[in-house]
Amino acid sequence: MEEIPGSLGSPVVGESFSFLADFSSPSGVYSFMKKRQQRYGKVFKTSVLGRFTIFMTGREASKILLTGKDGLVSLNLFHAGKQALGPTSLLQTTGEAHKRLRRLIAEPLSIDCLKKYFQFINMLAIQTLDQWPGRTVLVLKEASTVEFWSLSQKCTFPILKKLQLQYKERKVLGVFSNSMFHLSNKARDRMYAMLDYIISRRRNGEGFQKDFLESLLMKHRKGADGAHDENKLTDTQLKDNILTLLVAGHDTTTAALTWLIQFLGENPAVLEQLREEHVQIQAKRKDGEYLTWAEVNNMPYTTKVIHETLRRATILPWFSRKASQDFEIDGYKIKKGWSENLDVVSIHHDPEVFPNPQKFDPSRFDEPLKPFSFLGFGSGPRMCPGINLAKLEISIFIHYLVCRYKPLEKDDSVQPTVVRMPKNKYPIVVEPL
Ligand code: HEM
Repeated sequence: MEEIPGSLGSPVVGESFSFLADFSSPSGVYSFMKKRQQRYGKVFKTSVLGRFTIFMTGREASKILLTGKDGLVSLNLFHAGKQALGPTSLLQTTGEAHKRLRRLIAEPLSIDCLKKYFQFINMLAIQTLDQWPGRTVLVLKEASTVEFWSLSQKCTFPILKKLQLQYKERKVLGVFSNSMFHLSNKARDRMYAMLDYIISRRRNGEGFQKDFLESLLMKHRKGADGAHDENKLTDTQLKDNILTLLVAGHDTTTAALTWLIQFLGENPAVLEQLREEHVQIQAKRKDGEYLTWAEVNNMPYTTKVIHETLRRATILPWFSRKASQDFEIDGYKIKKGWSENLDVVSIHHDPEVFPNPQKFDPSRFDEPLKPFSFLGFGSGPRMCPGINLAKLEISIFIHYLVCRYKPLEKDDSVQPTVVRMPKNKYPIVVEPL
């Protein structure tokens, strides 16, 4: 069997410098991948950020890595990520334990439950936009706040402001260095103490709200005898996974909303078509009425714009896995324990599937695509469980925004973080209707 092609770069740093330089460029890791794919093919080895790793791309590799059939691979978190997220986080479990956890936390994210929170998110979008007219707002900053409130309100934190400040310290996500790792642990301890307080208040009947936390607590309420029940989460599992949902859902939705607004600014024809869809919805409403659940579920062009945003921005540029056993891919042998990354940017920019891939064109999603060619929310057993919530939040927000905003400036610089974000936070002006 052939040896995997590629270069491990210089000792210690490997190819980290070129990787990081490309990562923070407007085209992101695409140029790093493209150069190597041209030289070595779809599977190549490298050493970045202190790790020997195999990068692979294409629909075949996606299928193998994302379906992870017969326990072939597991999720590959950075060491600090593992410590910060807690041992029973969905992101730390594999196989049957992972399946069980997903089943137990799926309900509050299901369509039926989202229907109950819908009005809350609706009001949040209206209130936020009402404060914007006439002033320049930084989309990334505002989207982050909206997303945080909307996610965390579902957990109903009475001391939200404080929690938001802590979250904003970004210590929970400290994934790159050891010093960050210690901060992450501290931030996690503080958040857990707060969660303990909130959960115990709720169980004592204080601060009741019909929300995400309530659904979770009701579902996982202990029986009168307090005996262990296989179908219920323990308190530790509950806390680990509330934190996991906050971490996994916050920056991703914020980034998606910000990129979407930036792409609209750069593509006036798309903005016009999108406006048309929303103006028509708005025109059917009487004064004082708000967006309805039926309307938000019938926005076909908006859905295509969201998908095209996730394709073009590919905010999670690669998905990381670890081989749980030896296996073969494209004629190369992958050994147990190796880290392998699926290069999603190249999949999303494959000119055979997406002609003129740099163009922002929502009509690409007019027809269904072949499996594994669009991975905005992933695929397989680890596909994003927050997909419906994320789409709902973005669609509601876009509905109120799209009729009254004006793009300000074009700037394609990016912030080199795990989740790709526009660096200048994308300033816009919102005009009164
Ligand atoms: C536009 C916003 C979002 C995008 C683009 C996104 C994207 C993704 C992707 C691509 C994955 C799969 C990663 C992989 O296979 O390695 C994923 C997993 C995940 N997402 Fe999302 N996500 C978004 C919003 C959310 C929200 C709102 C939540 C929670 C409320 C959430 C919770 C999670 C969790 C917990 C996982 C891990 C699932 C598992 O390992 O079983 N995401 N997301």
